[in-house]
Amino acid sequence: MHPTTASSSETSSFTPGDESSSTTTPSTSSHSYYFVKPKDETVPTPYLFITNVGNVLKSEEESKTGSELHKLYEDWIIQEVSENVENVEVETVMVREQKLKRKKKEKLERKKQEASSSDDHDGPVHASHPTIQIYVVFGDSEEAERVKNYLNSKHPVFHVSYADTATETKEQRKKKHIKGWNIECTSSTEHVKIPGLLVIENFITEEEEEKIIKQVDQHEWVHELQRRVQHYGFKFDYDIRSIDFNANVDPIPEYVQNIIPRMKDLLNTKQQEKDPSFENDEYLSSFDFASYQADQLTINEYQPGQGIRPHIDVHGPFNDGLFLISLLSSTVMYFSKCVNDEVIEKKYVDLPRRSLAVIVGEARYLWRHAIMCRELDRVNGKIRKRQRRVSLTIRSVRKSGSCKCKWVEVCDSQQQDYVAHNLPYSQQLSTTNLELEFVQKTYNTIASHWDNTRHYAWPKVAEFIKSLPDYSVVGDIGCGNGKYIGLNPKCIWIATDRSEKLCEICVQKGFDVTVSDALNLPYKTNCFDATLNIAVLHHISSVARRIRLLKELVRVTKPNGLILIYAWSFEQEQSSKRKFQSQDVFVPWKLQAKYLSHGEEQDDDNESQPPIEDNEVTIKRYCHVYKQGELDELLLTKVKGVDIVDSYFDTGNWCLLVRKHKSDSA
Ligand SMILES: O=C(O)CCC(=O)C(=O)O
Ligand SMILES: [Fe+2]
Repeated sequence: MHPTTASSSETSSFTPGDESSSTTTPSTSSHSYYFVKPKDETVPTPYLFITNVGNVLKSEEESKTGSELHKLYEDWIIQEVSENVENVEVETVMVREQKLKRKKKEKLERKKQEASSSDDHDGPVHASHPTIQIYVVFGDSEEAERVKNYLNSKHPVFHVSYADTATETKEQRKKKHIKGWNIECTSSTEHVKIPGLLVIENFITEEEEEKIIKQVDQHEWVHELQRRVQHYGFKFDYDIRSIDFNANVDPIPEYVQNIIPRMKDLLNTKQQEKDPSFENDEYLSSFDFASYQADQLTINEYQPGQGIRPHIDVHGPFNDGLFLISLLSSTVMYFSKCVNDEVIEKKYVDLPRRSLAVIVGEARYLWRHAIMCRELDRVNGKIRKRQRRVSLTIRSVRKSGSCKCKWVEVCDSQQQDYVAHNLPYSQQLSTTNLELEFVQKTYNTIASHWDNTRHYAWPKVAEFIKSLPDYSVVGDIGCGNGKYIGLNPKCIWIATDRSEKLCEICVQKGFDVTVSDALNLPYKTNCFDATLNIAVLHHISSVARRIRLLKELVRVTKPNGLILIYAWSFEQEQSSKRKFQSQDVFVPWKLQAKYLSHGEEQDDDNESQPPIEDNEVTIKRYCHVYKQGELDELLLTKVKGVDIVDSYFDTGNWCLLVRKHKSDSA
């Protein structure tokens, strides 16, 4: 701690010891200052501490409630600092009311009376709200010092001090708190060049804004995220970061449909007329605004302190061209360019109220954008308080093919291995290379050997199947070699597996099965009385895809129907030979050479699988093994419309028995 001293005569209406384990700087001149470290450590340092502020705002204070008073002080200090002290970054402001103990309060009252009998503003003056303290947090102590000096010169009746207990440098803190405390210097797009980005001010008139907001507020908000959203045209599913083509949402409302042609005309005209901001930008000058098909609208609402994390709008589901309209208040958008997930460039762009931000080409495909979760922004040197902001994001859904952009390293579409590239996006079966190579291909290779070793039905699964009422329709999703299908012949079985070789084996046993992807089941919604998903989920390689599989299982199950899920557990029984070192593992399968089909015996080009040794080949199977509670949490937090009936450990698996709600409206 480095307490600083300055001048101001002391009449303590605030006792420093009240607040914490604080140190009091001895009085070195006619004024003394308190050095206070807040008890709860919630105030990051260096910070400035002010008390006795009540005198200044007295006239405005009278009719205010507690929170209004806080706001009043907060606004006041921000204005004081930003208008009068150059080049300081206020990171945050905290206003606190100290609840004084009775004894101290009495002492305070006594002192107050004494002071009021002495002369007025020559000496120290008691605050009308002596229990109010303001903490202002700065990037470094030099800034805090300058603000302190200014406040002392202008308001000598305050008690002002600053504390610097920071152990990290400003830069280190900035890195760490990039989301939180910092306010970066921000300027408009004129000075901040990001290829393919343009902000057009006053695109929406005040009357239009008022009308739009009225309509927006009449519509239902979705509360899935911290901020509220509305989707039109197509619903965006934030869990799988893709469009949910099955969701029914309203079409783009008229109040936005009316804006779109005007937006396209304006941009097209500016481009044709060789407006300098278009001329000097390879992406803006070549984008085909006239043919842009806007068919998806997301409305976001941000209260002060809310934001959106750095992201690139997914390439697969959406075409080039994002258009953001800011309503009710302005905000600062953070843009970052990354290489291998490391930020190499970042820019802060002001999005003024009623402006249109055009994001095409590099700005759309390569740069991440975000709104930091904070309550203050700094724009062109001035601090601006956030207010409720409603934004309209206009997009165009990719109906066919995949993204062919040149930024392959950040392109979700080109990073995935689509089974069918030429199908519409909604029908593409995106199987990651990992699953394709080390699950699907692996099972095809080991199918016969697998079948010869997999006869034993796990007793609790068998018990569940046998308990089902006669003529129940059972969906066996990931049926493998069909070892459960025969267990209750009085049920009607509909079985499927991703491995065609395992399906062939089922067919040879007389079962009727189809090959399909469990994440994209070829079944109608609400068709099974009971759905089995045994030993499948541990082969799914990403959280998003696990959620998608769970959602698919729920979708195909009838309301009130049951779903039984088994997935391999990280925690294994003491007696088990198997001990997993991590949750994502390649589990070897020792395949006897006699089970290898022709052509697969030795493939020199296939570096992913080791060569044959003697009469055995080791084939890898990708698995994600689940920790206790992991599946439960995934289901409860990410999948709607189900209850967990039972959650247990059985034969090295975490198991869930789930019931779909009676009405599937959830
Ligand atoms: O609020 C905004 O302007 C941006 C919203 C956004 O980035 C998104 O919805 O993807
Ligand atoms: Fe976005």
